[in-house]
Amino acid sequence: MAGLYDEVPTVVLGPVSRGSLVGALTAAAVGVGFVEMRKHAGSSVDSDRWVRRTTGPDYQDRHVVFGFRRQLIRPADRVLMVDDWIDTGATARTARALVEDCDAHWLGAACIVDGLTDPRLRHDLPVRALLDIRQL
Ligand SMILES: O=P(O)(O)OC[C@H]1O[C@H](OP(=O)(O)OP(=O)(O)O)[C@H](O)[C@@H]1O
Repeated sequence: MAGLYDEVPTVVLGPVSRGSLVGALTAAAVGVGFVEMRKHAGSSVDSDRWVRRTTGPDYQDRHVVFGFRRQLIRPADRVLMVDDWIDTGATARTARALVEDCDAHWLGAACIVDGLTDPRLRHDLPVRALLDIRQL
C-alpha cells in the first residue's frame, strides 16, 4: 500500500477498525510506526493531550469523533493513512485534519478499494487504491 506513493511515510495512520488491521500490516511492511485513529475518542482517561475531530457525514450518514494522542505524531513526520475502503471520504478528510493539527506532513490516503462518491477527492486528498469499486 505504501508503494502507491512516491514519498516513504515515517508513520502509518489507520482508522478503527478495519483500517487498524490493514494499517498495522502496512506499517510493519515499511518498517515504521503505526498510530491507531480511535473512534468515539471522547474525554481521555489519561492526562495525555489528544487531538480530536468530528467527521462530516460518512457513508452511513454518521458524524464520528476520531482522535489519538498528540505526541504520537510529530511535526517532522510524513503520515500515510491506510484503510480498507473509501466512500464519501469523510474519514480520510478527518484524518488529514488531525495530521495537520499535529503540524505533520500528510501524504494521502491509501486504500484497498476506491469507492469514492466524489471523484474530486481522488486528486485533492490524494487517494490511491489497489482496486476501483467497479473492478469488484
Ligand atoms: O469514506 P467514508 O464514508 O468515511 O467511509 C469509509 C470508512 O468506513 C469504513 O469503516 P466503518 O466506519 O464501517 O468502520 P469499521 O472499519 O469498524 O467497520 C471503512 O473502513 C472506512 O474507514
